[in-house]
Formats: sequence, structure tokens, C-alpha cells
Amino acid sequence: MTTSTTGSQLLASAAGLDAADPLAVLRERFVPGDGELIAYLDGNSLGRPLIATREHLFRFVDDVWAPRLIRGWDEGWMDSPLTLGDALGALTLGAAAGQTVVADSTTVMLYKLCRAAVCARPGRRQIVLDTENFPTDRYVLEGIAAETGTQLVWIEPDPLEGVTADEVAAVVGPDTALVVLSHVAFKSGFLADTPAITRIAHAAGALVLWDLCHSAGVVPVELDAWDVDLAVGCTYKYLNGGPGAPAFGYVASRLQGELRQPVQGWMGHAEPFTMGPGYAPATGMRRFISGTPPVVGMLAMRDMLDLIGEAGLDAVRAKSSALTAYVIDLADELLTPFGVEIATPREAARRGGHVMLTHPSFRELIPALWERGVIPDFRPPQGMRVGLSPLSTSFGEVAAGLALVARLLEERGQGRLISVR
Ligand SMILES: Cc1ncc(COP(=O)(O)O)c(C=O)c1O
Ligand SMILES: Nc1c(O)cccc1C(=O)C[C@H](N)C(=O)O
Repeated sequence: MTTSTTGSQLLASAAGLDAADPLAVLRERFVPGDGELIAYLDGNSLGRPLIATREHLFRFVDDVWAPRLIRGWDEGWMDSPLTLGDALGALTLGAAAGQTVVADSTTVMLYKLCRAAVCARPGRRQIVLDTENFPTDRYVLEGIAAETGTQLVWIEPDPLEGVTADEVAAVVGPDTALVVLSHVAFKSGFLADTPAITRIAHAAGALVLWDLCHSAGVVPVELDAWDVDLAVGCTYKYLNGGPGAPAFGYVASRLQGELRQPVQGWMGHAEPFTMGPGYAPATGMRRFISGTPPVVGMLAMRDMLDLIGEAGLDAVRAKSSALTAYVIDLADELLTPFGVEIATPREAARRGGHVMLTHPSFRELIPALWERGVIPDFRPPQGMRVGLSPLSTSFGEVAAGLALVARLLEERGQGRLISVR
């Protein structure tokens, strides 16, 4: 099979799209990949480092850590989970100050907030979740259910889409303590109707926690305006915090006094340095901190927040939508003739920042792509997830990456339409 005229035109259009992209110039702010890298399509797993970050990490040792030593804690480190949380909340989450903290991993923060929420709704014995959510969310809730004697109520959404408001309305009721869902589904990229679902859960008297791992920094979120109770998310994807960068947690101010989180460490104590006999939670978001803040792990995300602020989150979302649309158009032209299917909503307003493509040979094909410098990721059973990080991904990269996918499928003799499911 040779590429159709439309396919060739689409590939060629990448240069024009990049030339017209108002954010294209910001790609120069990132550290270039090695010479082998053709297309990095995994920024939704691990964002690329900024040149500013290289400088800041290096300077931190000489300018801050070495000269200030232990005094650094009084000079800003102690408050950094809250000051950085406020900046992140204001810029990307629609959260007023005093409701966002940076700490822990997403998994640990999720556990702390979910456990606190379930305990804050005594007498309600159910947690609503869905089978398509990321494993850590499902596993953490299985653990909380076992610890608290709570029952898990599973929604089974269409895997090509995600959880709908109707599906939530059908299962919540007077026994629901907590609903836990992802704003952007980690596989399909489906964008949930967060305000509607939150209203439905509240009408049943339940609390809601939103996992924002795949939204923070790429899809605008309005936690305060949507009346969200709780949220968590990671900072190493679109917030480019680097491998293992800490998570963020959001607790609406109206709930903070009511929630008691289970990992009662000294840093969440009202007076950590009194070192007294019993635990007394701090007021406000500080009570959701457990141990020593990961100061070094917070450095890189500050640079990315600055860059998002410079670009504007709406412009980031606009480019994200254009990139995902381009992937879908290219896949339609170049890949569907080989039996590839698009497992992401086609309507831009109903998807986040990545596109899921499926094909039975992707498990074997993706390592071959990596070897040739094209890096998407594989998600079982047969998904190639194409992640687009709007400030660092170009249309040219996307074209080069998907052209290689088409070529490898062709080499494998997948030229005729085959059944995928
Ligand atoms: C939806 C979702 N939740 C949670 C996580 C991860 O949690 P952690 O940072 O603890 O590994 C991820 C990805 O890693 C994710 O995609
Ligand atoms: N979070 C990850 C990690 O720490 C190592 C390797 C991969 C990942 C991931 O991208 C998981 C991820 N959140 C996902 O959406 O699949």
C-alpha cells in the first residue's frame, strides 16, 4: 500500500501548521533530545525538561543548599508545599489560595484524601469507581474498602469513551460516601463532564474526588467554580516536574476542618517543632502534609508553571486540541487502511491531550518504533497512546512519528484491512 494523495498532503501540511503555531517558538525552551529522537509522543507520561530547569537544578546546590543548609527550612522550604500548591492551583486548577498542596506521590495523596472522605461520611457504606480508571486508583480504593468495610460499586463505561453523568446518576444514592473518577481517562482520553457529575454526587449527599493526572497543565480545570470537593494529580506529565516529582492534592476549604487524613506525620501537626506527645492536625491545607516536603522535586515544575503562565492555559488547550485533531486526521488517512482503530472521542471538546490508537500488532511494533526514535507508549491490550505535550510537541514530530507507524505496519504486511477486535 502506498500513502494516498490526501495522506501525503496531510503529512506535508505539518510544516505550515508549525509555521502558524503561536506557541512554536516556546519549543526552544526545552532541552533537545538526543540526536536519535524523531518524535517524542509520551509527554503525557513524562514531560521533557526545560533549559531553565537544568540551570535551576544546578544552581540550587551552589546558591541555596550549600550556603543556607538547615536554615533553608525557615527561608521558604517549609512553606513550599503550600506556596507552590497555591501557584499551581491558581494557574491550572481554578483553585483559590489555601486549597492545594504539593506532596507525596499521587497514589499516597489519593489514599489520604479518599480515606479521609470515607471516614467523613459515617454510615454511608459505598464507594463508586469505574473499571477503566488507572490501576492505582482502583487498587487504592480496594484497599480502603477492605480497611473500612466499605463496598465498591463499579461503573463499567464504554472503554472507547468514559464515565457519563447518566452512569453516575444510576448508581449513587443515600449509601454513597465517595465517587472517584478521572477527569481525562488515561486510555481513551475521554473528558468527563466534571461539573455535572459533581452535582449529581452532591445531590446524593456524596463527596467526589477527581484524578487530574491527565488534565493538569493541558486541560483547563475550574475546581472552585465546579464545586469540586477533592482532587489529586501528578506533576511529571504536562507540568514537567521530572521523574518522581511530587503530586498535588486539593481539598475545598469548606471541607478542610472536617477531614482527618490517615498518615498523621509530624509535618501536618499544628506545631511540628513542639514535638509533643499527641497528634493535633494543623489548620488548613497543612494538615494534609505528612512528612518532610520534597524540596528538590519541586524545582522543575516551577519553571513549567512559569512557561504555562507565559503561554496562557487557553492557548495550550487550543494547541492541544489542534495536535490531537491532527493525529486523528493522520490516523484516518495513513493507519486505518491497516486496521488501526481510533479509541478516543472524535469531538475535540470531549477529549483531553492524548489519542489512543489500537491494533493487534502494537505490542510488537512499539519497541521497534522506540528503536527508531519514535516514542509513544503501549497500553494493554493493544493500544498505542499518542501523547502530545503542547509546549514541546510540534506538528512535524507528529507527522514523522505516524508516518513511521504506517511504514512499519506496511513492512509487516498489514496492508489489507483486518479485524481488530
Ligand atoms: C490517572 C492516574 N492516576 C495516578 C497515576 C500515578 O500515580 P503515581 O504518581 O503515584 O505513580 C497515574 C500515572 O502514573 C495516572 O495516570
Ligand atoms: N507514571 C509513570 C511512571 O512513574 C513510570 C512509567 C510510566 C508512567 C505512566 O505514564 C503511567 C501513567 N500515568 C499512564 O497514564 O499510563
